[in-house]
Amino acid sequence: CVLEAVGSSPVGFSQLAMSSATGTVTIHQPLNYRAGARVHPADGGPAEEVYEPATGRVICKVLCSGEKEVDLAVQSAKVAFKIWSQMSGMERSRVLLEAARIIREQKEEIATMETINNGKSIFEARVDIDISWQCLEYYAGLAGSLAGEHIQLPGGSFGYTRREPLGVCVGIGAWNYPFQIACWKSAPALACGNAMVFKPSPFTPVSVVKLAEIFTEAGVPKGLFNVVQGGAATGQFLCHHPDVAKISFTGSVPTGMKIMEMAAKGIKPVTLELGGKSPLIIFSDCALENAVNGALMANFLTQGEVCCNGTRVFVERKILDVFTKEVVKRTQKIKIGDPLLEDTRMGALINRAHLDRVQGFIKQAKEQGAEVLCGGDLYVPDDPKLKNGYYMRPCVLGNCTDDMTCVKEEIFGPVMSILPFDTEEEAVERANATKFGLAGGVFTRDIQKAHRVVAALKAGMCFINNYNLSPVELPFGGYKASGFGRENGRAAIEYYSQLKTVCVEMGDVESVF
Ligand SMILES: NC(=O)C1=CN([C@@H]2O[C@H](COP(=O)(O)OP(=O)(O)OC[C@H]3O[C@@H](n4cnc5c(N)ncnc54)[C@H](O)[C@@H]3O)[C@@H](O)[C@H]2O)C=CC1
Ligand SMILES: C[N+](C)(C)CCCC(=O)O
Repeated sequence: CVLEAVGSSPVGFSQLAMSSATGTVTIHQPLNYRAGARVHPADGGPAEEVYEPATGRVICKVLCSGEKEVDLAVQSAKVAFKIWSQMSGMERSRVLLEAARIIREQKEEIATMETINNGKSIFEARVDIDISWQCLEYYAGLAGSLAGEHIQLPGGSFGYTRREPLGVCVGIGAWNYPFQIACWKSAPALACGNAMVFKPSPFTPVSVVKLAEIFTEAGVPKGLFNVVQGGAATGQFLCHHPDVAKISFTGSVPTGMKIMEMAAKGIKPVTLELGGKSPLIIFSDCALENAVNGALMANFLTQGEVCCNGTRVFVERKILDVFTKEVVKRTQKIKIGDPLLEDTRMGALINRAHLDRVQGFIKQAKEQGAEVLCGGDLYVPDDPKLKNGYYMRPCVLGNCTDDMTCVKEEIFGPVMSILPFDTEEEAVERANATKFGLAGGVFTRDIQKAHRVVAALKAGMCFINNYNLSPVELPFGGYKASGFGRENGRAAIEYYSQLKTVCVEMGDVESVF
């Protein structure tokens, strides 16, 4: 059995949604996945405890993969790559569509597992799983039409280009969207004909193994998608492996730098999806209710643990008071608590250390002169089983200035900073005064101003009159220290394939010698 509900009879993954409640699930099956099966790693370091953020309980121990297990996973991917890369795009498309169908069918179980391991509300986890199968569907649709060009040359000669896969790609993920990140990387990779070895964050090792099982069930060759578990050491073995052709990374800026250094040694292409401190600019001519909703969407999804969050909310001074009052009122109404309950909208942060870190930012903000307009304190639910969970009340900070740490650094928690501005020019300049460049947003009814402002924002993902939507058809990725390369949309194909040019002579060779 995959999972065992403590105190009742063992249940399989597919029964999870029906039988599980917060505080009941323990996982016993191996979490490494190689050559089409769950395996215990061939070698490895110590077992790491994995928590349920809602309760602080240990749900399982994950065995970290060592160098040997990483190598076995890469070798297994190489074998599968030989088969998969020879299949036509349409054949690959059918398998990916089947995987998307299975995810849709098992949505409730996967979302439940994601909630238990990550702490986000079940309401949001369901949306994540929807975006995940949509991503597979989207790239299944593209797989059949991946093609090169035919170019005429003098004398009937010609050239053509072939879009070829790279080989074994590595995906390394963060803990905030475990299943979705794995889909955003594997869907374009597999559509292009690559194989993948994926390493999730050691905090959220569980759901991605389910994705591996689904790919196998859908009919990918055994070994096409493997999972290795562990932290930095396992990640390094992957990045240094000579048979790895590409690394796609989602995580923090400091780790992103290390990934790039390691990739440089092997001349491996990288995609880096890193952190952010994105601006959201609210003009006085906006539709106020939409702007308030947008600011909440920009800050409080997944307990604020979202890389593209618009955490610097610039508000035109004329509407500062009315906007702030409304945002605070709405923030105070957010239902915090057991993430598996239907009406919960904010669950628990990922772990104790991260909760402490977010609390530290709020303390420092107060010391630097910011005013806590609401929240920011720990939240202790009434339900006794949740007492050791990692909850806090979402926080709105007023009286902020651009030089404060809470305005400059990525907090990765439910903390919104409100900053007044007077002119468009000033707002754009201050919005861009950051090392990051992942996302940005603007709320206004003036369409020329909206397009002018987003054109001036130095950020890869911009929103007009909404925030934090993620249609898989749209490319996503950063400028500046937020990384490079793109996930989603047609653009991602560029990052998982390479172009071969073939020059064909139809006449005789005229030698110059
Ligand atoms: N731009 C984006 O799409 C996203 C960015 N992030 C960023 O990620 C951060 C939070 O995620 P964390 O998991 O704490 O980031 P992290 O950088 O600590 O870890 C990310 C992943 O890298 C692995 N890793 C750590 N050190 C490594 C090394 N030396 N070599 C290879 N792999 C290594 C980790 O085990 C994990 O799987 C935030 O800063 C956030 O902004 C998070 C989600 C999305
Ligand atoms: C899904 N969305 C847009 C809320 C966040 C995606 C980026 C991330 O992984 O943090």
